[in-house]
Amino acid sequence: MSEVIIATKNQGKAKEFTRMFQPLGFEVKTLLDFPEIKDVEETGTTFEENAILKAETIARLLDRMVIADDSGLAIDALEGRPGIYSARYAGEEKSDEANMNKVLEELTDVPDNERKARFFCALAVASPGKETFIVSGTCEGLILREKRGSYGFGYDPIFFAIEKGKAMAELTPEEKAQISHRANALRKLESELPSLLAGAGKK
Ligand SMILES: O=P(O)(O)OP(=O)(O)OP(=O)(O)OC[C@H]1O[C@@H](n2cnc3c(O)ncnc32)[C@H](O)[C@@H]1O
Ligand SMILES: [Mg+2]
Repeated sequence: MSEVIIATKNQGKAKEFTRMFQPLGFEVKTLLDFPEIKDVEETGTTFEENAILKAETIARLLDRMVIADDSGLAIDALEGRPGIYSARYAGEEKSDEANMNKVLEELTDVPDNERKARFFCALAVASPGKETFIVSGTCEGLILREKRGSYGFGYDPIFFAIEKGKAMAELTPEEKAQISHRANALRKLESELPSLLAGAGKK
């Protein structure tokens, strides 16, 4: 089976990519398999810039094709926050619980019809000596008033996925993969994968 490297240290993303790439015939490795590699500093001002930064840095380091995901939650009533700061919204320790609590608190007085939000995912594919390829996907929702469900990761328990009529964390991995920002981005990449992967294997 061909191997694809995803430049992430996020366990939740790693699991989703593993499931999504399996049917395409790829085995996924992530930076969790390379503990010696340090976090890439996310200094970009957009999801796309940060995805490119992560993919290109790790592709150069490993000298092979790498895919990176930069993603997050944009809430209308908070003018798009937490946005690119989603992972660290409540502090550097990157706590999902603390991040969700901060959002719920900030939205306490926001009425039901003003709680629109969307997940965004930028995927960058970088290979040494080749032009980086970038796609993105979104998923529309509403911010709930309390946490629901136990699947997924990050903000999933407070995100009501409109397409499914359930909290994202109430969806099984298969159901989330039908509608998520990450799956929507990956679908745009699928047709390009064979050519991007040509000659991208381990040297
Ligand atoms: O940079 P890497 O190593 O990939 O891991 P990270 O967790 O720091 O990843 P990001 O910088 O892309 O930040 C993404 C954050 O956005 C949130 N997020 C992204 N996708 C999500 C999803 O599918 N469900 C819930 N929350 C999500 C969650 O808080 C993530 O930590
Ligand atoms: Mg990050």
